[in-house]
Amino acid sequence: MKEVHVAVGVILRGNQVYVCLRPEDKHQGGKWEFPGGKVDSGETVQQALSRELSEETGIRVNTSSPLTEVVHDYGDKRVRLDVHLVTGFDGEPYGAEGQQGQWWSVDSLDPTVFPQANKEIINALHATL
Ligand SMILES: Nc1nc2c([nH]c(=O)n2[C@@H]2O[C@H](COP(=O)(O)OP(=O)(O)OP(=O)(O)O)[C@@H](O)[C@H]2O)c(=O)[nH]1
Ligand SMILES: [Mg+2]
Repeated sequence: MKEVHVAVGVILRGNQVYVCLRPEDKHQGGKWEFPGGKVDSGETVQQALSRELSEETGIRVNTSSPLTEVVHDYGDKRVRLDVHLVTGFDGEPYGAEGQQGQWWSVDSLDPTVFPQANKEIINALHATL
C-alpha cells in the first residue's frame, strides 16, 4: 500500500497544545488531531507544515523543530506522519476550515480520542517536555 506523507504540527503554548476535530466525512473522522496534511509533490515538509497550518488554523509558523516520525498502517491507509513542534507563530489559531479547535493541556491528552498513530506522538511529547 502506498504511504501517504503527512506534515503534522503540534502547536505548543505554555503547557497547552492546539487540537482540531476531524470532520466526520474524512479518514479517521470524529477523532481529534494535530493540524496538518499531505506533503504535496515538490514541497518540503517545512513548506507543507507552514501551508497546512495556515490553511487549517490561520497561523504563520515562525519556529518549529522535529518531534518524531510515526509510520502507521490503518488497514485502509498507510501514513507517515512527520511531526513538528511549533513553538513560534503569528496569529491566534482557529478552525479556519470550519472545524472545532481547542487548547488542551499536555498532561491531560487522552490518546483514545485521537487516531491510533497519535499515541506515539503524545508519548514523544511527554518525553520531550
Ligand atoms: N493532520 C493530521 N493527520 C493525521 C493525524 N493522525 C493521523 O493518523 N493522521 C492521518 O494523516 C492523514 C492525512 O491527514 P489529512 O487528512 O489532514 O490531510 P489533508 O489535510 O491534506 O486533507 P485532505 O484529505 O483534504 O487532502 C489522514 O489519513 C489522517 O487520518 C494528526 O494528528 N493530524
Ligand atoms: Mg489536514
